[in-house]
Amino acid sequence: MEYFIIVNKCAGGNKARLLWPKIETKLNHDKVAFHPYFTKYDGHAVKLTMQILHQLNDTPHSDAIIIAAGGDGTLHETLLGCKRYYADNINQHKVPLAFLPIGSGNDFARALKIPLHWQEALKDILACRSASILNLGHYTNLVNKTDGYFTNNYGIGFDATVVHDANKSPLKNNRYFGKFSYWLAVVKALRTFQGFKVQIRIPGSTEKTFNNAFLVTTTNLPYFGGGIKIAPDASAYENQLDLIIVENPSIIQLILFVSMIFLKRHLSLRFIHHYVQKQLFITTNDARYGQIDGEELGEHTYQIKLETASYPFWVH
Ligand SMILES: Nc1ncnc2c1ncn2[C@@H]1O[C@H](COP(=O)(O)OP(=O)(O)OP(=O)(O)O)[C@@H](O)[C@H]1O
Repeated sequence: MEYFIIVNKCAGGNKARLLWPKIETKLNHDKVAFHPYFTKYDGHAVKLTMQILHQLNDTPHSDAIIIAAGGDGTLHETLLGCKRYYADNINQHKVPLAFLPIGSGNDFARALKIPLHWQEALKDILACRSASILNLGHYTNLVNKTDGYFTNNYGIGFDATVVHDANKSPLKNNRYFGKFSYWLAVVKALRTFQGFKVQIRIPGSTEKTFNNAFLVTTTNLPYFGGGIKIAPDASAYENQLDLIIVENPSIIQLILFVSMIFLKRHLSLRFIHHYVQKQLFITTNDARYGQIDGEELGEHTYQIKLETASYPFWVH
């Protein structure tokens, strides 16, 4: 096999910068054919992936694998590069995508049972012999007609506000205190976040309105927010997406919600709504932050269509 590795050295609060030389040494030691490409800015992995796929088209390699080495954001961008390239090259063989988790949250790795230690994860990639088609999420902005994909989740509300506030924190890229920025953002959002109105439309059923939503997360995986099992039965092997809506909880309900998450019983709570669908539509009237795979989308209203998609992944 020949591995084309997209490396985000900033992932994991710059932890990846220290890990990459070890990964490179191991690959050289094992005489693995590999080509590293380093991301230089936010969004660069999309471009690098498209460049790699163009190169592979000029000189076909039937045994090529693209590895995203970083966090969920790097995987997200690498997938986007693949999807954009194949949108213009529909009939070409799709190069499978592998993930080496060296970021912070690594919800994708957790869900797919990819080891969180790089040595074990690399061993699994090198031992893998066939691709598996995984389910993904596809979103369309119905206002400006732009679209994209998510491997993990698309969240509007509380989770996205936390991502936004944590990203602004000066501690964010600190290897030791990075997690602090996240928890500080959680505390701030708990104190200040205001519920919002959301309409959900599922083909074949009547539209539902929630006047005081707190969290509206559509997920392809059980986990979000770095290991929180929000949708315990969600699976990237099933052609469906889980939508979880949490109505603005009181302090007691919040404590109940958090405790029930640990017991995996939170979906039975009265103020939590759960849908499992192939396609759904979400409209919001109030501007709120959004996040896709942990990357922030800014603060605005939403009119989106979410549906399933797929891509070959180099995983067991
Ligand atoms: N050279 C770079 N300089 C600055 N930012 C970069 C660079 N390369 C990539 N990025 C950005 O780094 C961000 C974080 O990457 P990523 O999500 O992979 O790691 P993480 O946040 O540590 O992990 P996770 O998402 O799993 O918590 C992404 O938004 C990506 O676009």
